Amino acid sequence: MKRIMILGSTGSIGRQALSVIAAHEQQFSVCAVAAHTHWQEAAMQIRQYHIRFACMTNAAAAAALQQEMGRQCTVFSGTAGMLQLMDAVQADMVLTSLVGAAGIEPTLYAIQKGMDIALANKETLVAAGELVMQAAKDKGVHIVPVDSEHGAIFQCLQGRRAEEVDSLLITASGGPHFHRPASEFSKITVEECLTHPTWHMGKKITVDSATMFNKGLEVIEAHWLFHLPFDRIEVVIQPQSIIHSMVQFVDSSVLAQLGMPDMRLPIQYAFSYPARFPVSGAKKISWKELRHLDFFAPCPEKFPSLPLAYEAGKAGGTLPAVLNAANEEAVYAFLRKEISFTRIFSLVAAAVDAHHVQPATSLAAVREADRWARAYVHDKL
Ligand SMILES: NC(=O)C1=CN([C@@H]2O[C@H](COP(=O)(O)OP(=O)(O)OC[C@H]3O[C@@H](n4cnc5c(N)ncnc54)[C@H](OP(=O)(O)O)[C@@H]3O)[C@@H](O)[C@H]2O)C=CC1
Ligand SMILES: CC(=O)[C@@H](O)[C@H](O)COP(=O)(O)O
Ligand SMILES: [Mn+2]
Repeated sequence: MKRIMILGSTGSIGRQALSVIAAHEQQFSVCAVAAHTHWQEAAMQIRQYHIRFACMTNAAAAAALQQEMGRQCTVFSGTAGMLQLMDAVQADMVLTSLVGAAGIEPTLYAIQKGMDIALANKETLVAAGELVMQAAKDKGVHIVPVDSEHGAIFQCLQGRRAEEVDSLLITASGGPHFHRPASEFSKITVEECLTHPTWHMGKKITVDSATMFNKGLEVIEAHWLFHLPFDRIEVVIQPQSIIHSMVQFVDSSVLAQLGMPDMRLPIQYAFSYPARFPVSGAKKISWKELRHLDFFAPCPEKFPSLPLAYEAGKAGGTLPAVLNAANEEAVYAFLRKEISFTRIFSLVAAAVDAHHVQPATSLAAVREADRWARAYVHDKL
């Protein structure tokens, strides 16, 4: 029985993870949950899964949840509460499915505690990749990717040696605006961004897909997870989201992982690896209906997010943390309808240009870069 702690249990990934656990109760159990504000949903999860420890990072939500649960469940509060949760409960694996750089400290703490990580929270690896990978190495902790592209690459690499790998081909849907002319980009609305062509996800990542910053973040995530330089990581548009990513080997052959877009597959594989179990109700690819798969090259003029992410990734140090934090702030300003779609690109580019890069070898340096970038973007709003 693998005991799993879920950070971000009330979100898109967190809820799907709970459904995976419920479908395989002989193999998996949930030992603790953490969320931010949605305490009523957390209360339902606690009752359904008989959970005895939880955390709400919003203090009012934590107080409300504790009041609701009484002695049935101990509820920790605040960002520090997530660390207290990990002092109280030793899980076999922690699913990091909270959104944003708020994931950095709990991920590092889980690693310090020797708990394996199922990593959905890509922002943590973008901002603090060097720290996280070094800590995991020092502690002998496994980081198993949940992000669909990285889960695909992880599967393609099974049994292969590093020297056999030529490059990684990360697929992208292209998002909802892939076919739209650049001249219309400044008019793109929030509502038009929140309808993703192939996936149902939380709001922040859905906007990231629309700007293609998601793919930029994923390139940096892949660099850290698979130890490859940026000139050996390529992005390929695959609009059907059937090919989840590919690996090209030194003999020029390519392995790909395919499946219908359903996040329960990579979530479950991260839990069950190296075993595979059925995913209940998962749709198989219908080859008769599918008939063809399309591929396109990304357009850096329309989506400057990609060259910006490569620039930040190659420069390294604190620049990826700045790219990530500036993007988070710009996305939430766009969602509040305070800025236009194209301002997301220009705000992130300005922050990346203005930042004086420092080594990202301490948590304090990463947090300072994150703080600086958020303040920089706020000043420009
Ligand atoms: N959704 C998807 O299919 C995919 C998501 N990912 C990545 O997984 C992560 C989660 O995405 P997704 O599930 O879509 O996001 P959601 O917005 O659906 O869920 C976010 C979760 O994080 C919690 N949360 C929000 N802010 C904080 C905070 N400051 N501290 C602690 N917890 C917080 C939320 O709590 P509450 O709701 O209670 O406020 C919620 O449980 C992201 O990093 C995303 O990039 C990667 C691949 C695919
Ligand atoms: C499901 C998943 O892993 C997302 O990161 C997805 O890839 C987003 O779609 P885009 O390819 O449009 O960014
Ligand atoms: Mn992805």
